[in-house]
Amino acid sequence: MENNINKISSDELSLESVRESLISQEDTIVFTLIERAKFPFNSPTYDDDPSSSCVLSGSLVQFIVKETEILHAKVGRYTSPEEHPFFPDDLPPPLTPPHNYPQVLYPAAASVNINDTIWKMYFDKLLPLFAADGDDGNYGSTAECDLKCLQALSRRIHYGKFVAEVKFRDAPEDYGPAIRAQDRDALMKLLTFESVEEMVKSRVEKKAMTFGQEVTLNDKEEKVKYKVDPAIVSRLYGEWVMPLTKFVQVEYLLRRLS
Ligand SMILES: C=C(O[C@@H]1C=C(C(=O)O)C=C[C@H]1O)C(=O)O
Repeated sequence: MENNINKISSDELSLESVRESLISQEDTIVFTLIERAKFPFNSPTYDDDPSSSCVLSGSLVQFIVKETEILHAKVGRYTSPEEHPFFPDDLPPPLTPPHNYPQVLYPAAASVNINDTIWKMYFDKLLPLFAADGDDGNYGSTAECDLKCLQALSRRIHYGKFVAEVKFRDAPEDYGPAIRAQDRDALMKLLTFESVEEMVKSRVEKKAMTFGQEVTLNDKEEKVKYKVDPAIVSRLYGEWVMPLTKFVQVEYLLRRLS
């Protein structure tokens, strides 16, 4: 993957390189939302109590995510510091040879996984905002699209660990006292850049307009239509993606000196 942090050794880590990766991940998030929006809401995908004729113990989407994670664990996906499973319990060990990822993050980073929060945000808040009402029966494909959205959001939000590491290395004299005092508010203040956040919101809105524009050959078409409402993508970032990324940054920093 382009801009993959694993190409960057610990010494080359910079706020610029990490922000570049976040920008590239915006494309993935916008594309995965566009793919999910091709299906209506399809509520049976999320039914926790499927009919007795169904042998699944949870919803179809839980089943798809869990089983995919089992497969991906076997090929070592979760040994990467960028990847976090939604169902971490009882995952099998990798069958593939270990990959030597550069040790960029402080080891305590491994304990930060907020996928439960991301799961709830996606299904309770985001999905109802952009999936059209209706049921076309394509539940498996719908769940597959949800999986892709969840993975892209999780990767982006947990990238906060790399952002936090860079910010700490750039100014240990500022972060150190706040970490030692375990002062969340001070850390949040230090790591927040409101002007960057405004730029991110505008850029993702523009990406949703550019990538999700309905293309027609009719030049007289007056109103351009979008596959996912660009304002919803901007809201997704403003209300959830960036606050959760900052939450990950704070959680990481609180453990940075322990
Ligand atoms: C990620 C960063 O930290 C914070 C979070 C941001 C985000 O999630 O996009 C943007 C600006 C900062 O307030 C950053 O500084 O780039």
